[in-house]
Amino acid sequence: MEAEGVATVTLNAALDHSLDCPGFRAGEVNRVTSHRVDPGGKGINVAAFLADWVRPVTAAGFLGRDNAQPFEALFRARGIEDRCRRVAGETRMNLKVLDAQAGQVTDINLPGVRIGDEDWAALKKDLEALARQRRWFVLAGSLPAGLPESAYAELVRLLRGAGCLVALDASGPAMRLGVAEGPDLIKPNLRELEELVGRQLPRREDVLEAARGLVARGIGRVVVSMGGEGALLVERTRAVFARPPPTRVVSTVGAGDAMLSGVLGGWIRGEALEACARWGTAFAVGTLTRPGPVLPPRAEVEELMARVQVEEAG
Ligand SMILES: Nc1ncnc2c1ncn2[C@@H]1O[C@H](COP(=O)(O)OP(=O)(O)O)[C@@H](O)[C@H]1O
Ligand SMILES: O=P(O)(O)OC[C@H]1O[C@](O)(COP(=O)(O)O)[C@@H](O)[C@@H]1O
Repeated sequence: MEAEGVATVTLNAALDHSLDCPGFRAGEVNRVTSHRVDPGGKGINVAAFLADWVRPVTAAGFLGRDNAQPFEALFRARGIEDRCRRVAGETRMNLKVLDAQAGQVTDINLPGVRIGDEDWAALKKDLEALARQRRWFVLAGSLPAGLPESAYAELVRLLRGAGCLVALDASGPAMRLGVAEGPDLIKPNLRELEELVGRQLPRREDVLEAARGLVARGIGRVVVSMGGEGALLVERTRAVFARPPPTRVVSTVGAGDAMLSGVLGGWIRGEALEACARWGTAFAVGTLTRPGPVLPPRAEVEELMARVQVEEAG
């Protein structure tokens, strides 16, 4: 059987608690007006975003055995194959403080359960088997305690060695070491790209040059997301900038994951860079208009896609 579809790998899943807190101020008593909980973590979000657009979609990685139910419900509802390894304890919660007045989200992300050597070795075995069934792998999010900084580098090597295509979205040393193994697609935001190349990138030309430098080092496509400004997509022979249409932002949680999902979905369908830029931006903007990491209906995503402005980036 030929490998097909996508598997996402979430090493540090999270239950995202989004707290509506108008006028939020650090160091003060703040009152929450409403609260919702969504199963999340970068790879989990990517699986959920892609589930209506690509088949089959598998979620792999770690989940705490004691509170796996919301993730299991999500997988059932979205037709996502559940290959997540259960580990002792609870998946972490992350707090997202939404201040609609200021149009700001404050993220407070917890470290997560500690992963032991046996679970880490077992996960790598799981992925070796899954690599025979899925064509694309998305490795995304922070590393939980207990895993080495080289965790993503090991997985990129393992999966590319098995003939799979790999997308990576992480930060810090885990991202730097993973990138050195030459993944096919990466999606740093501007801050993460600066961290990756070790210098500030104040102008668009600086961002373009840094992304081109990574492509020259063997990364297939580099997508740099730049918040409300848009995103730069760079491949060997082309670079485009995609500007989002005016948007009423409800929550930015998951916007980066949605960007990655849209670009990857386009790539899987064989679309060119410009179309991938439109899909990524439409997914990102679509989720901004919703309180949780969910996309609007397909017709709305397609309508948003037509309103994305894409220009050559030099
Ligand atoms: N305030 C905003 N207005 C319009 N689009 C936005 C806004 N914030 C994010 N986006 C869209 O979502 C994409 C990803 O957001 P970004 O904040 O860069 O990702 P991350 O969450 O990974 O830091 C952006 O490239 C852009 O298309
Ligand atoms: O693993 P990290 O880096 O702590 O990030 C996890 C958080 O990122 C998210 O996946 C959202 O990411 P984005 O807003 O960057 O798309 C949340 O669901 C989760 O709480």
